[in-house]
Amino acid sequence: MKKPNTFSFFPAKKLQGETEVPGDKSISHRAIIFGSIAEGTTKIENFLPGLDCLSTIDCFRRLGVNITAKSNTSIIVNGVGLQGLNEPTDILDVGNSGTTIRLLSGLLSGTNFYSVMTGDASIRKRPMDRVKKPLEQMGARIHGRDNGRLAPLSIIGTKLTPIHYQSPVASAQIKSSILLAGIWAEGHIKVTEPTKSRDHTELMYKTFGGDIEVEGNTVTIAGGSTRLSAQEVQVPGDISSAAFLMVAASIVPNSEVLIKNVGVNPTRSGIIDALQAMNANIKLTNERKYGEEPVADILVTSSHLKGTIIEGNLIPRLIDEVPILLIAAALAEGDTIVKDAKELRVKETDRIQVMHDELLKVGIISTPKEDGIEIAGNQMISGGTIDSHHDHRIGMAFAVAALTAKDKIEIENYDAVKVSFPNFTEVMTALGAKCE
Ligand SMILES: O=C(O)C1=C[C@@H](OP(=O)(O)O)[C@@H](O)[C@H](O)C1
Ligand SMILES: C=C(OP(=O)(O)O)C(=O)O
Repeated sequence: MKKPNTFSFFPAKKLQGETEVPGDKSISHRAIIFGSIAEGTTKIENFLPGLDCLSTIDCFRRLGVNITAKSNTSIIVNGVGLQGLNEPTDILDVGNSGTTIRLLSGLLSGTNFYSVMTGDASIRKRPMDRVKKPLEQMGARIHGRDNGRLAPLSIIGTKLTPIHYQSPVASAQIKSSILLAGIWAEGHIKVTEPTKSRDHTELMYKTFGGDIEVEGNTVTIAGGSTRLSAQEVQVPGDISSAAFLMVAASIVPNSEVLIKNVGVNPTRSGIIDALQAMNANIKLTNERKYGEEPVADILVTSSHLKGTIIEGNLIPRLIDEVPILLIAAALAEGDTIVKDAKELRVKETDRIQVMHDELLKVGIISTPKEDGIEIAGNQMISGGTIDSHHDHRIGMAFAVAALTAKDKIEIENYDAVKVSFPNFTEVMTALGAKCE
């Protein structure tokens, strides 16, 4: 009998066809946030109906914003303006979404009301001091468990002052949290990062009429009297979701897959660079822009992959794609080394340890390091049973691994895929994958 919330993927002969992936998760969150604090009616098309983005919608509804859905991907946000947010009558539940809790921490710090945020078991283990610390330098009043390090977080809104924050990590969540707090503060707010993280907040702030300057790794906004105006946002396909299909089409022989309308913002497209360095056949066509965001169609055909080193500035450009890259690496010729990626330890799971443990269950040997992982190539993936540990990217990585395995791979806690790629099963099946 099939165990509940368990799903199996089988070895595949080829993957073929044209497909699309759901809207970008980072951009969908930001469209709800900026739509809510702008004045007027924002229309969002190709919104990601993943659980994380639905949590962001739920939080803003509780803050008094009227958000309606024409369909699950077409959303109308009736913006209330920055001053129009209301004190929520209950706790805001961010579910599994680190982006929601960290970005909202910044925004809620500058209000004139009290709010409390919490989330699932994974969220309540992830570090929140990385945003609490800079926000407190701006005057924010934030409390949480373990001396403020862990959610639930309670925030007493207050008047904020500008800072120039030198972030110790390249994190778009830290940067965006400070910038969203900065909108309230009178003066210039600056964030400098060691290397540039994804810049969707900066691009969307500009689109909504915000005053922003970017010079190298430093972003400056002028806060205080900012008024943002409603926009029509077309969300590009999520490159982090497309990554599973890119690796799948690369490793399954005789495959040819065209993924249409994918966001290829250079701060996110490290997966393409890494796979190309591994000898993948990837071509970008039909390059254009949705607003400020670059978009392209991505054609992937099977190839003989080789190992590579993934490090330095490349890491923030593909941080969420490391689990799926490890599947490609296990099958490639030669060793692959991932380093400078300590951030992987504080995602939905410790993605270094969990990948190491789960890879072993399907016969793949890897060596976890404090800041990365090493994996020898030319390994055979056996069948087996793995646990996603409720981490969407782990679950999908092993679904792709099964396509070239000796036998089926059973994935426990498969439901996690709904966090970022709710129709993953349907998209894979349409390309020729078999699952049950
Ligand atoms: O800002 C965002 O939308 C995100 C930033 C990244 O996290 P960090 O800021 O913690 O690197 C990424 O891992 C996450 O999936 C989404
Ligand atoms: C790390 C992720 O998201 P978040 O931090 O928003 O939970 C992710 O989607 O891989």
